[in-house]
Amino acid sequence: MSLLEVDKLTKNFGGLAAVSNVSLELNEGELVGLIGPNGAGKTTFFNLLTGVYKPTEGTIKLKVDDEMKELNGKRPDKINGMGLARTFQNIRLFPDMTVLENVQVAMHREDGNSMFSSIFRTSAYYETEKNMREEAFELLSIFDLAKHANDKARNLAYGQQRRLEIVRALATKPKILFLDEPAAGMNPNETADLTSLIAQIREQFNLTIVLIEHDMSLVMDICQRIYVLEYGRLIAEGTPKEIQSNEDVVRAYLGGDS
Ligand SMILES: Nc1ncnc2c1ncn2[C@@H]1O[C@H](COP(=O)(O)OP(=O)(O)OP(=O)(O)O)[C@@H](O)[C@H]1O
Repeated sequence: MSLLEVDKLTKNFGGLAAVSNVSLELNEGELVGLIGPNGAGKTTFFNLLTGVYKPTEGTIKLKVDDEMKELNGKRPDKINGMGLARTFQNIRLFPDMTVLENVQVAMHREDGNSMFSSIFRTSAYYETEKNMREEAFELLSIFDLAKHANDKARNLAYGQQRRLEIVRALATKPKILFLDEPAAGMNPNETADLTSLIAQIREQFNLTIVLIEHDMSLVMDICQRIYVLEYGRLIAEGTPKEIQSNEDVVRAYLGGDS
């Protein structure tokens, strides 16, 4: 049984089919690349999976307790609670909160405390708060951000802000992490560091990761499988080696504007 099954997914914006009849599967623990020229439908595909957009047609199913549950029509926060987390192409942090607070806000979505224990600050409340703080620091350390825990997010360097976005997504304890161009705007050193971090967190947290990325060396280096979109359609699927020599993919890239 796959972890996620997408069947004939379509999203139309007026007359434009941004995603058209796309079917694919994700298996547990995989690191999968999603590539394609500008405007191919990659971000729209992420938006469909994470509940930002409702599909025009098709189904999305996630394995929950050995059953495939449909995600269509569920709200983004519900989908997040079921185990799908994402980052965005444009950084979306709370700039005036500290780095630690940014992570804690993401965790609070699922802290499990009742309203009673939150209002009356019971010992259970303090225990949960303490555990969350420790977990937040653990995650920040992995991404070399613990020393900035009390800095305002807006004062972090660009590459650090991008890493903090990934920490925030991880703080929701996902099964599947969708990363939308995590290396965009990074220099080659930052990109290389990020590449090894992505591979590391996949192993450490037993995650399935889907990566949209224009940096081909990053995608080819770490992805086990790659899906290729062009004009909303899936035109190829395979290992990095297969994709590099796929005629349709070469044509899409040479003929496209990417
Ligand atoms: N909300 C929207 N309303 C109308 N059209 C949209 C909307 N979102 C995306 N599109 C269109 O859908 C198509 C796919 O866009 P999308 O952003 O998903 O592509 P992409 O592959 O992520 O591109 P890029 O690599 O440039 O980020 C584009 O033609 C885009 O203009």
